[in-house]
This record gives sequence, structure tokens and C-alpha cells, in this order.
Amino acid sequence: MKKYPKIGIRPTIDGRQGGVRESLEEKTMNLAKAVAELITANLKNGDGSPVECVIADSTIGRVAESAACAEKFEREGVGSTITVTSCWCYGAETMDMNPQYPKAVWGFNGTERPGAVYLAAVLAGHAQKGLPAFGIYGRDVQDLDDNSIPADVAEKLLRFARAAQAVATMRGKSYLSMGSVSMGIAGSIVNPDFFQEYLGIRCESVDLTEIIRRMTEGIYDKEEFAKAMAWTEKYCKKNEGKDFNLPAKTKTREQKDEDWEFIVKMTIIMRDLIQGNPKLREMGFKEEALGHNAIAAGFQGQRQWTDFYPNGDYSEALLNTSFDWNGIREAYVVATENDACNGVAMLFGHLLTNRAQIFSDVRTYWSPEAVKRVTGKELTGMAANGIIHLINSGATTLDGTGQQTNAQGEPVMKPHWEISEAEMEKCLEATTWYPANRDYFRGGGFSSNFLSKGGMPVTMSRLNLVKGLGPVLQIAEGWTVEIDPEVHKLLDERTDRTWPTTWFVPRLCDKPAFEDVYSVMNNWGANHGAISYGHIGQDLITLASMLRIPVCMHNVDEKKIFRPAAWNAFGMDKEGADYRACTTYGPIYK
Ligand SMILES: C[C@H](O)[C@@H](O)[C@@H](O)C(=O)CO
Ligand SMILES: [Mn+2]
Repeated sequence: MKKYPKIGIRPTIDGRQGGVRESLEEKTMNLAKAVAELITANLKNGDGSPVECVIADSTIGRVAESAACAEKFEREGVGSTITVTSCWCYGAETMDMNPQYPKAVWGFNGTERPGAVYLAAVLAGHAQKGLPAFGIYGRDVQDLDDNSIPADVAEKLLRFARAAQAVATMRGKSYLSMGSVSMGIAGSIVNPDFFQEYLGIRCESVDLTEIIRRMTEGIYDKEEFAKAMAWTEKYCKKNEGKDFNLPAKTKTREQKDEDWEFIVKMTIIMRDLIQGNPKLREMGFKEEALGHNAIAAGFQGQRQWTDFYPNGDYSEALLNTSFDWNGIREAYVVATENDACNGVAMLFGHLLTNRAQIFSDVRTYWSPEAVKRVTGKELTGMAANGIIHLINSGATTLDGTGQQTNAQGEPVMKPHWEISEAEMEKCLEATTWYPANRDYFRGGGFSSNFLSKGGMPVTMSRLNLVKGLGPVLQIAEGWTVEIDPEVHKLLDERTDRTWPTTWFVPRLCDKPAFEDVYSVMNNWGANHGAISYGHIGQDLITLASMLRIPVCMHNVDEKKIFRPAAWNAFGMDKEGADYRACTTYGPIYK
């Protein structure tokens, strides 16, 4: 069982004894309990455990009680706070002053006592003290004896809590580079200051010879390797695809079998590097057993490794998938080509949804005209305005096949605890493992190939670093789409047919970058995108504001944007205010 941060609930109250405070004690504590129950019942951590809440030992009326609450939260491993009240309280005495906690305040909308007045007053305090907080105020007045949480309040509480838990979960973890810069891809020139100051994440790095050392010296669990090989024989090797290499570059059966053993071993070793493995301690490898405490990782692969050894596509794909030979489990976050910026976008999506992530090249925009010219056929349905070809060798999760289904039989990508064995097998069955293209991957290996089912709501995002500005986040909500199989075949065979394809259509709107499908691609800030199941743009925008990362492109309705209340002080134009606020506050761990 992993250890996760908790969310601290702070019931604040009017400190006046002799009548006022006593009359509110039960109500205030009941609100706190209701919020804790809402969060624990609705939100889970990546391992499927409920997000835990810690409530202050008493209501908080004066500063001594604020301090006692802060001490308890420190002891209990709290990573963010929600203050709740139904009455007037003394803002600066009762507010959460911890500079690292994401914080929200719910001011109960009841007029018998001025809960909303406190909300406004304490948010002013948060703004004045440079500790921005999210304000939650229900639209409709509630009766004083009504301890229920209205739907609009619940939505904001959960949106805040999901993002706050993501921020707190990242704090103190590592990003592990396995290898270094891949083919000059800027995202793989890892910026440790960004990770440290914005995410509270430490950058770790291992040279790829470490994988060879562990293979050569047997520093991996041999029993697990045997189990993994048997599973791979059963579910992957049997779906080995046609070898499209020239005869001179085609490996023999024996060489291919060696490659399969190599990439399975490599996968186990990469996982051990990421999270450690107590079995290695039993084997006497105490240091290797520790791992790198990584919450996300990247594998350089190209080119030096793949010019000589089998590629990392099998490893990256399976580590990003919600299952392997040990069964159904939380997906890891592993960026192909060590594109750490895309790895961060994958990590955001994973922490907000608890689902596996797709890593793709944003490869080609196909206009309806170009498709007609090349195939003689029309793009139809949701694809009619053009499509974007998402494809990359390697780290596309097999969950991205769309072989998992919801109660309506629609394709989805589920949190791992909802995936069935049968769905796991369907994802594997839908995946072909082609011998790697040896023009690209001289060392050989295998690449996963599948075509994502259409009809899945997805959100593509990427974290970009801009010198002089810092990090920015791009977001495009849309859908996976299916196209005429003949059209897909012609378009796919023009590019890398041994790699996994997801056809993507962004939701268009009146924002410049979303006026047509072409503009989305034309405005995308890098070669990669992280694709998460669901329309999670709102959650990404809330998370980005907590991290002081401005959002430079998104197709979310501005009325749905939820950021700290202080952002309002930076102007009425949401995007400009976001930039000004992020610049003013700066990264939370600086
Ligand atoms: C063709 C290159 O080898 C691929 O790695 C390329 O398509 C990329 O993925 C670049 O991001
Ligand atoms: Mn790529």
C-alpha cells in the first residue's frame, strides 16, 4: 500500500463564547464531516485507495486553534486544506497560512449567520498575504439546519480536491531519466529547476549502461522474469506481426526470440529503477532495491541505445499500461524519447484521472481535401472537418486500444481497479507486435501497433517550456474517431504502419487556435501530446493555477474555469489574468 497525502479540513467559527460560538459548534463540525465524507466517497488515489481527510480536533475560532490545527496536519501528512464555515470568523486569525498547501474555503450560503461574509473577508486576506485560495460559495441560500452539500458546491470541492491531491502527491517525488537527450528533442533536455520549483519533484538520472549491468550480473528477479516471459509468449509473441524489414535487415527467428527475452528483462529492470524492488534486497542487492522514488520517468531509447540494442517500445508501452504479467495494476508514467515535458503532461492526466496515458507524436493533420486526393474518399461524421494522426513508436498505453467498455458498451479507458481480466485480454488481442523498423531501430526489438477505437472523449495536453516566460500548458479536448478502414490503411501505410494510431478530432470553438482542426495542430507547441481519457480540461486548468503554470491554449468554456479567487484581481480577461497571476506568484516551491 503506497503512502499518499491527506486533505485537511478546517472548520472555522466565530470565537465569541457565551452564546454565539456554542450555537455553531455542531453545525460547523457537521459541515466539515460532510466535506470529508464527500471527498473520501468520490476520490481515489492511484492505487485505488480512497483519498483520506483529516479534520481539525476542534473548530477554529482564534489563532491558537489555527496553530494547533496546523501542527496536527503536519503530523498527519496533510498536503492541502479546505476551510469550511457557516458563520463569521476572524479571517487573518483562522486562515491556513501554510505557503505550500493548495487551499480552498467554502463559505456556507446561509443568511442566519454570515458565512459568505467570512468567505469574502478571508479570501481578501489570502490575496493580501500572497497565499491565493479557491473560493466556494453555493448559488442558492441554504437553511441553517441544512448540512447537505449542494451540487454546485460539491463539484467545486471535488475539482479542487482532485487537483490539490495531484499537487501534494507529486511533492517530494522524482522524475527519472533513463538515458538523456533523444535526437535533440528539446523536451528531453530535462530542466531540473522547473521540476524542483514548480512541481516539488527531484530530477534523477541513470546511464543506460545500468540496464546492461543488471542484465549481465543478473540483478533482476529471475522468477518474475520466467513468469513475464510465459505471459509474453501467451499474450504478445503470439501476436507478432509481419516483418516489413528488407531481407538484409530481417533478424532470424532465434535473434527475434533473443530480442523478446531482452525486452522483457529490460522492462523489469526499468520498473525496478523507477520504484525499487524488495526482492532485490533479498538477493543481496540493497542499493538497487531502493529504486529512484520516481512518479514519472523517461527512456531516451533513440538513438544510441536503439542503434545497438532492441528498442524500448515494448517496455514503454507495457509500463504505461494498466496491466502486465503481475495482473491489473496502476499504470506507470513513462515518456518515450525521454520527453520529460510530455511526461509531465502525462503525469497530470494520470493523477487527475487515475487512468493510463497515451503518449503520441502529433504527427499529421489530414484535411478533408488531402484525404480525398490521396484516397478518393470523403472524411465523414466527426472526422469530416479533418483529423490529426497521433502516432509514436513506444509509449502508447494498450488501454488506448479502446477495448475496455462502459455499461453502455462504449469504448473507454478505465481506472485500473475497474478493468476486468477479459478487457485486459481484449487490449492485448487488439495489439500486434511488429518487428521494429530497423531503418530507425538498428538494434531491432518490437513495436506495439493498434488502432484506437473511435468515440472516446479525450483531452490532449502538453507542458511547454518557454525561455523568459517559463512553463505553459496547452489543452485540447476532443474525441478519438474511427475512419473508413480503407482510408486508414492508405494513410497509415504512408507513415509508420508498425506503430499505434489514434485518430483525433479536437472540439472546435471560437477561440483562434480552435477555429479549425488545422489550427490546433498548427498551434501545438511541440512534437508530442499526452492524451488522457475524458474531457479533463477544467481539472487541468485548476491544477495549472495551483502550480502557477499559465494555460496558453485551451477549448474549455470560460464559465467553467475554476482558479484561485485572487486571479480575479488580475483583470477580467481570464487568459491575461492567468498569466499575470502566475507571474506575480511564481512557482510554489521557489
Ligand atoms: C522517426 C523517429 O525515429 C521517431 O522517433 C519520430 O517519429 C519521433 O517520435 C520524434 O518525436
Ligand atoms: Mn516522438
